Amino acid sequence: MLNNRLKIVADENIPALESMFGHDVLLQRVAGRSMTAEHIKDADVLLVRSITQVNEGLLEKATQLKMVGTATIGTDHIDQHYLADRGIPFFNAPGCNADAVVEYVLTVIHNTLFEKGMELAGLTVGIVGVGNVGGRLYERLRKLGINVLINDPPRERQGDEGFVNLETVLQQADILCLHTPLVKDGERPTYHLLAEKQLSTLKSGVLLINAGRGPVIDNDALLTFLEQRDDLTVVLDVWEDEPRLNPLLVARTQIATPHIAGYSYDGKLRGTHMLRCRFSEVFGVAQPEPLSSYLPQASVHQVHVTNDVAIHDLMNLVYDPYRDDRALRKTLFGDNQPQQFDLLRKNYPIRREFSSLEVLGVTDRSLANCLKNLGFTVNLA
Ligand SMILES: NC(=O)C1=CN([C@@H]2O[C@H](COP(=O)(O)OP(=O)(O)OC[C@H]3O[C@@H](n4cnc5c(N)ncnc54)[C@H](O)[C@@H]3O)[C@@H](O)[C@H]2O)C=CC1
Ligand SMILES: O=C(O)C(=O)[C@H](O)COP(=O)(O)O
Repeated sequence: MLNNRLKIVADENIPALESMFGHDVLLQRVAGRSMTAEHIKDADVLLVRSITQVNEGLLEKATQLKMVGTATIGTDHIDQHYLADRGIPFFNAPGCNADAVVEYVLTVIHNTLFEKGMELAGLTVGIVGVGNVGGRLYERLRKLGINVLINDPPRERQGDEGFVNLETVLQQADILCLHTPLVKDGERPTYHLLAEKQLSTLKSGVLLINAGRGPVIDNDALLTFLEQRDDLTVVLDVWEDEPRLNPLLVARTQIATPHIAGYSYDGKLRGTHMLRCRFSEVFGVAQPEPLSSYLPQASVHQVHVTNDVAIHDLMNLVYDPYRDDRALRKTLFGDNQPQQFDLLRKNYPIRREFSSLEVLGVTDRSLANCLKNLGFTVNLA
């Protein structure tokens, strides 16, 4: 129980704050893109998502701020130096939605290959950025016996092994997945990591997936490249200049989604829960109930299949990327395209992770193992 009610100013799209923080705090919800210094001026805690730039301009009036949290993995919207200078503890939610992103990537890979009449076995997947997301993608693919090339210079410099250079990944990958943070300066910037020169070295027929941050690919260079080469298949969840999209680039993609790769309900609640745990540490109050007590059962939580089930069908039962793709394409040509982009994200339907689906009826052990390795809950018949 807190003696004085702490004031939390929070993005309107962070779910479950009411149930996880209870009535002992005063909660003010604000639209993330419209947050101003005036909103924050008497806040004790600020909780944001990726669309709020947290910097001196936003925080200059917030003299009693004691904690800043972002319910996201990415931190490129936060001026961490400024927070450190002011001694304000800052937390993100590392790994909160990593499984959601991995499952987005696996689902778009399986759907895309199915449409081309191809199989994943025998192809080489390249992963650039092997942290929470890239690392988990690597593990799931390795368990499936897929050849994976990984590139992560910061980890390599720390002494981790098994990495190759970026050039090798670009030249050899049949499927290329980008999972670096957006870093604009320093020794290893990722801004425009894939520009004209790098794109020109990609293998013919490659499937390129960006579910990291838009500016990691030079979007103008990508569009020019796609206008010249039609053998490339591109899946983009993130865009330069979000929420404003270039319809010409969208038109050249196989699957286009509005920065929702990480938007599983599980991942979003995990993000809130992580911040709630940090809040307990900062303010010395009791920890919350475990995450499982806030997560409802999935609306489709069991499915009976036979051994000839198509894996992409099972994936689509949990998450259908073409639903998001269709919704995004409908918004492209209105004056209010950026607002529509934000609305798709704000009103995103509840989507669960593979583990929420129990697959019954499989008798083939290798299929059962494959489904388990992909992340499904499997009960062998
Ligand atoms: N589309 C979406 O909905 C989501 C996007 N993201 C984005 O994905 C990024 C990655 O997420 P996590 O894996 O959780 O982050 P992480 O911080 O765990 O891992 C990032 C990895 O990238 C590596 N890296 C940094 N610079 C690099 C470079 N120049 N070349 C190659 N690797 C480099 C780091 O060493 C680290 O291992 C986030 O920073 C965020 O921007 C994250 C979640 C959801
Ligand atoms: O966690 C991250 O990093 C992400 O990219 C989030 O999924 C983005 O979601 P919003 O914070 O923009 O709602």
